[in-house]
Amino acid sequence: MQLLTALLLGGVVVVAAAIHFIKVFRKINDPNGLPGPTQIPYLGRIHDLPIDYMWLKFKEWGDKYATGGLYRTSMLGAEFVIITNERVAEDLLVKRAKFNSDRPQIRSLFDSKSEHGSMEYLPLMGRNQYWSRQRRLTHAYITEATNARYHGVMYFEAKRWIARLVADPDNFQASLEDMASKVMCQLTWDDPNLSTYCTKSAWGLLRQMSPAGPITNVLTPLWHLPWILNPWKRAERKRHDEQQAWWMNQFQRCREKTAKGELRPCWTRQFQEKTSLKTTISGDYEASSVIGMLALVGIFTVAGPLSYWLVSMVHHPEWQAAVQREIDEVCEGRLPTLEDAPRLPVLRACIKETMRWRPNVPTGVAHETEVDDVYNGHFIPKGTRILPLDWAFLRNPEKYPDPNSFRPERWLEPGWPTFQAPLTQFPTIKGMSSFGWGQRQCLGMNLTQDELIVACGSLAWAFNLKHKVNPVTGERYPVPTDKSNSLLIIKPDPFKMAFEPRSKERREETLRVWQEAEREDRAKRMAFLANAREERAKGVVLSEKVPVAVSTSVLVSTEERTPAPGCTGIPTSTVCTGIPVQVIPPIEEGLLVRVGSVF
Ligand code: HEM
Repeated sequence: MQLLTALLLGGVVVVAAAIHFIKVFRKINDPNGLPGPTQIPYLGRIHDLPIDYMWLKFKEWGDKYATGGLYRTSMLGAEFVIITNERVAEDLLVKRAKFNSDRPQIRSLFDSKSEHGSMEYLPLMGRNQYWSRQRRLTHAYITEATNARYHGVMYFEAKRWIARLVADPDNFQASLEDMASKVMCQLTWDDPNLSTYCTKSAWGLLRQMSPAGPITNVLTPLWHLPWILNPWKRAERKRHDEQQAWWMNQFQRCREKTAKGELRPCWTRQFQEKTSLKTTISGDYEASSVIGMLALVGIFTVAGPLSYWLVSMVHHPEWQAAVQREIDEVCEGRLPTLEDAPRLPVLRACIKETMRWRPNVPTGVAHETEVDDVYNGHFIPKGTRILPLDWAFLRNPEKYPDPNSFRPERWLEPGWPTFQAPLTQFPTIKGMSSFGWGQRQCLGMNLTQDELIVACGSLAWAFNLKHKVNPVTGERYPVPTDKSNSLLIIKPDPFKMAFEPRSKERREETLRVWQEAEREDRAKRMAFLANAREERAKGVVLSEKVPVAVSTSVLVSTEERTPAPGCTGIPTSTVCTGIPVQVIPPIEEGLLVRVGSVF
């Protein structure tokens, strides 16, 4: 009898579960809803969405299911709309930007959206007050970075890089990233020597925020395991605290130097001397974060197209020769500068085609919807992640005939759908779909364009980029065109290639221009310091120009109450850099500790 009851009960449970499953299945696969691959209740398509080269699967689904330029899928309850057509991206992310410009939470970062006031990662923030004031500040600073005063930094670092390539060509991947990093470290803190740590820190953050990073970004429930059983949270705690402490440390070092008049123009000095007097930025912690984040974001982004430039030039010697011819004619033997850019359309076309052929943010960056919406008769619920699939946009055969081939002529010759005149202005990478959409569009387009023109132009001036030959077998090492990491922002996997100086004279000239630039830079720095000392000796009180810290806030974990950077204890009686701390009650992922008087 008891067995019969148990069997009956079991049967009822199984039938109820099956009915529920079928109901959910029908609901989420409603034939009147957005098209897309069949969804499994609660799992979505987690089982067959590969972590590696995810954009290829998204494109494959797009080719099969998308109607009207979009389709939907889901993963463990997170709803996605994937856009495969630029017109739809324009409709949803530009015209409806007012409510489609939020960001999804990145599970493996603490408070990535800054909903709890951590104020750390501008590109990942929700559409909130911190984002809007930091975006304003970043926009103003980067615009400044495109002024002539900052171009010198790019020329200087490009000269250093090509000289390093002469001396140590095999280490080109490291020196390439170091070049991009040195540019950002100079613009940010006037200190190229910070580049190694900054690069490491940039990749650490990029990995942490990518689906192909910690498993907790995909199997999100794992993130909520208790602290003691949770290696992912503990590792992130360490990475985060180190990064924040480092940013703050640079910020404070700059304050000391500025006070003595020993810091040359850079973003931190600009903030401390001028912006801090009139800004809504809450204090040192937020300022050090927005400035530090800016330095980081300019490294892995620029490194991608620069690495793919090497790949495209090795595989297309005819275009490499065309770029060299153009530079030789226009620059008459000297290194190209940004003033030459209007007369270097072939260089610009090859840069743009490299970014189209091998986009370095192939999935695009997700926006999140803030309201329920209906688009072309399809319901898109609040909280949906909208992914503008750049890989699909850039492979649209109507706009880009022969989309899988590297064809720079599509930007140079009338008759191609993408041709635009005048060639003194076009092609330009500014406004490319790769830089995103609407209110969240990338702020670094000018800087990227300038840096790529200078760096790629310098490479073409100095070297023939070639396959490297194995000295034993005589065979060429392969330079793969389709092997990369699968982080949110990608770069090619390590490969071997040769940097052959274009002639013996050019090799010597490459070394000479760097030695000269280095000598000049040293002399300028020394003169600047000498002048600062003179000013101080005359009694000019520079430190009055640099306001002291007014407030600082630090996010600390509830699980691991380690002191925040510069603090002597957590939680209540803490003193950070000599200023009393106010501890705000626990929030989802941690405690927000604010220091100082501005609340
Ligand atoms: C090849 C180079 C680059 C590419 C492909 C790129 C791409 C992107 C993309 C796709 C977004 C998100 C757009 C969206 O959500 O719709 C973005 C945002 C952003 N980018 Fe870039 N970027 C590049 C270089 C840079 C550089 C050099 C900087 C600064 C030094 C920069 C600063 C930013 C910032 C601050 C944001 C956040 C904007 C916001 O969320 O409001 N980017 N970028």
